[in-house]
Amino acid sequence: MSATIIDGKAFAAGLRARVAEDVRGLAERGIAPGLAVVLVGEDPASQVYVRNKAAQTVEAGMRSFQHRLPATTSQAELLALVHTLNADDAVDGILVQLPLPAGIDAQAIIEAIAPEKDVDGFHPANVGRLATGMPGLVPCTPLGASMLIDSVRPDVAGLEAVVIGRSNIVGKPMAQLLLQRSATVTIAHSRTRDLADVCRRADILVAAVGRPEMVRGDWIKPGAVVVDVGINRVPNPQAEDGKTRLVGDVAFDEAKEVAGAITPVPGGVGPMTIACLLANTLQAAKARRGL
Ligand SMILES: Nc1nc2c(c(=O)[nH]1)N[C@@H](CN(C=O)c1ccc(C(=O)N[C@@H](CCC(=O)O)C(=O)O)cc1)CN2
Ligand SMILES: [Mg+2]
Repeated sequence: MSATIIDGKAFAAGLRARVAEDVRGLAERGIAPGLAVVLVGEDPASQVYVRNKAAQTVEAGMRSFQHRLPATTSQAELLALVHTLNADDAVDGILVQLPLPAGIDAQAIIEAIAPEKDVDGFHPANVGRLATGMPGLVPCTPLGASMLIDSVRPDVAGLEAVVIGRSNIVGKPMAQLLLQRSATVTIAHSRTRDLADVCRRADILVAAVGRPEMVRGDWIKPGAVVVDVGINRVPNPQAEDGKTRLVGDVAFDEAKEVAGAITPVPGGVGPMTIACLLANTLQAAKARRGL
């Protein structure tokens, strides 16, 4: 039987609408949440993401502040901008688009962002809050992925969850979110032995490795929920103009024949990232005002 395809695009649209409704309520009280997005350099994918972030921020009724800096920007200049945004009362959320150009220490930049404005949830204070079960700002991609899991499997207590990938942005926070919901969590990575066997145990399988279609159909337990966080551009032999196509970390056509539910790429977890960014900005705006 073919899996339920989890429509992240539709779920994200619903979440953005709920955020916009809440923002309208704040507007009646004279409050306009503001999100500052900083892009350093000209990475083409990052340019698209930043443009979409700004457009969706405005659509949700919030203020958008964009800062585009040349690739030659020094770490000191970027830190100075972050400090200015930390002190700016109109700014509730600060996001520095990753990856940053070589020569800038991303961790130093993340640590400079005021934790209460860290809508990416990457600051060690927010990482610690998540790890200890305290309220805080949660990284957008795993937060969105967990909402999609909730939509098809609301109770994961006692289930086996395998997260492939141990990045600070996705893998580790994803594992924390699943653990918070009492799943039995394994974090697998490039050094994991017998990865396919480990994956076959998973009732919930999250792939966040950045390797096109690495997870095959026969790695999946029948009926499992499969969440594909990968966004890989690969050559498209069908296109004559040399255009690429987008694939995930999961071989979708094989996996959908085995899984119970699966997120597609595109249109799965990806759209949830920006929707959750808006939700985090709203949360930060309310928290800063004690609401
Ligand atoms: N500071 C941050 N940098 C980066 C993050 C992040 O959360 N914070 N995540 C990614 C990029 N990203 C947002 O920044 C992002 C990735 C993908 C999507 C998305 O909507 N994907 C679509 C396909 C888009 C396409 O065609 O390329 C989908 O999967 O359907 C949105 C945001 C790295 N950097
Ligand atoms: Mg997707």
